[in-house]
Amino acid sequence: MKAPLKVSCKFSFFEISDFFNLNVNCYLTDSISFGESPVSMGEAPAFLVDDLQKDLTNGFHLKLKGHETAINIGHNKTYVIAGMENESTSNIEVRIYDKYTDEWVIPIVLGTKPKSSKGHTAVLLDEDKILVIKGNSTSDDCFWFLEVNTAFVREQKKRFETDVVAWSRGVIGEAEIPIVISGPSGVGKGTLISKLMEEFPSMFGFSVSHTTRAPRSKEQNRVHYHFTEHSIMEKDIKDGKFLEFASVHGNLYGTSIEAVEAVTDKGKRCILDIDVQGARSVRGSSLEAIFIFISPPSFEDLEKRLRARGTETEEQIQKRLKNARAEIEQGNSPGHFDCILVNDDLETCYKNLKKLLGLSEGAETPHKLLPESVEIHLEHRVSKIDQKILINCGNSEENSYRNMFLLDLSAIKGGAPGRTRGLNLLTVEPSINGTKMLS
Ligand SMILES: Nc1ncnc2c1ncn2[C@@H]1O[C@H](COP(=O)(O)OP(=O)(O)OP(=O)(O)O)[C@@H](O)[C@H]1O
Ligand SMILES: Nc1nc2c(ncn2[C@@H]2O[C@H](COP(=O)(O)O)[C@@H](O)[C@H]2O)c(=O)[nH]1
Repeated sequence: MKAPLKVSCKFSFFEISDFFNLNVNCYLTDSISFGESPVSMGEAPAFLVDDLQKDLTNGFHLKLKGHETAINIGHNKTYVIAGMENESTSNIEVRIYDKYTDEWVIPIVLGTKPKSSKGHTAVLLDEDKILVIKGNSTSDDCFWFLEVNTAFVREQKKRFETDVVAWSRGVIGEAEIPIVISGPSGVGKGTLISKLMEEFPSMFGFSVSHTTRAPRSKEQNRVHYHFTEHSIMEKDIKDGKFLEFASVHGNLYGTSIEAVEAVTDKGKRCILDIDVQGARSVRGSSLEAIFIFISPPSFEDLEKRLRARGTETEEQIQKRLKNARAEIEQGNSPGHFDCILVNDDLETCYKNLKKLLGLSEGAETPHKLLPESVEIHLEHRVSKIDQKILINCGNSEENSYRNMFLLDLSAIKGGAPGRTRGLNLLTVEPSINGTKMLS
């Protein structure tokens, strides 16, 4: 039996053709709003539902003190997105109502959940993700994507054999693709990366890996590595927090999704120093990157460097040298790396690395400024045309062109388990002759 939803339909069309010179009407997509004290978040949602939970026959009760939106996907599923009143401590929660089975499902939620705000709007995109716009928030925290049927989520549904959704934070602007630097232990990867970061401090950021190996005398936790325990790292891997991981020279090493995203969030290009197995995993992942293999001039030179560094015991050196043979073979075989650099003379190799990355001698190009933050009001209306979302934060008495933004999603990239990047937010402004401009 279906849940007795009390539904009153109320469609509203919002004329925006004069803003874009487009002869179309635009309306809020399949959005339902209900809850104890529904927050008016839009001019008019497509459906208004009177207290869905009150009439449920299956005993499902969610003590909600806040607001909800709901999105219908396909014929039978309604995704209910609930924000709680206590925004500082609670997260936005998700549950799914299946009309065929008349059951509520609490899905496995992957990714970092957004913190609750006092209200939000929700818009379905491409039938596989929901854009959630948090009210009372700034542009670094207001756009979230709830992925419900993307390739990543489909894969996770198979893995968990149940309903899965995944959150991905939307980030305005593009980031340059990360650089993966790989090569045998002792070849000079760390030395080259340090030189690059020293010369171009505002352009590059280092992805701080996790490892179960013990710190060396000068290594600092969270700077060189996140030093951790085997059991903790295994759990984090199971929870999907890692982009890649590998057992290297008898210890576990891995790149967390957060390590890469944290660098990119600062507007910097991320550099990963990982072994060949890790590089191959990243190549097979959704992360677009450039892959560089650093090769030693000879095996003898590699051994000399490893011994001269003096950080490993003889047993560890033997293990690393043994692994180096296989890594050099794989690194030099086609298909794994975009470029191979031989680190014979350090300065020559560094010069070649800079050339490869399009960096001119000594000239640090100022890194891209992060976009200015804009504020999305609690009361806002959203309208959708294709991949563009018009967000109107002004009230009807105000000059309606003020506080109006156009969110362009046509170039978005990435997504769960990482951030969704490439959002473009434009301010809609009136011009002198009355036509509207975007900036
Ligand atoms: N071109 C070079 N010629 C001679 N010595 C070098 C050269 N490049 C690096 N070295 C030295 O080799 C040693 C190993 O370098 P480094 O620690 O950067 O290697 P690595 O590839 O990062 O190793 P690991 O993978 O174990 O972290 C260091 O003592 C470094 O100073
Ligand atoms: N697959 C990964 N390999 C990693 C990662 N971080 C470092 N490494 C590689 O491990 C070896 C040994 O490093 P060391 O610091 O103990 O000398 C070296 O080849 C690194 O490139 C990682 O996150 N994933």
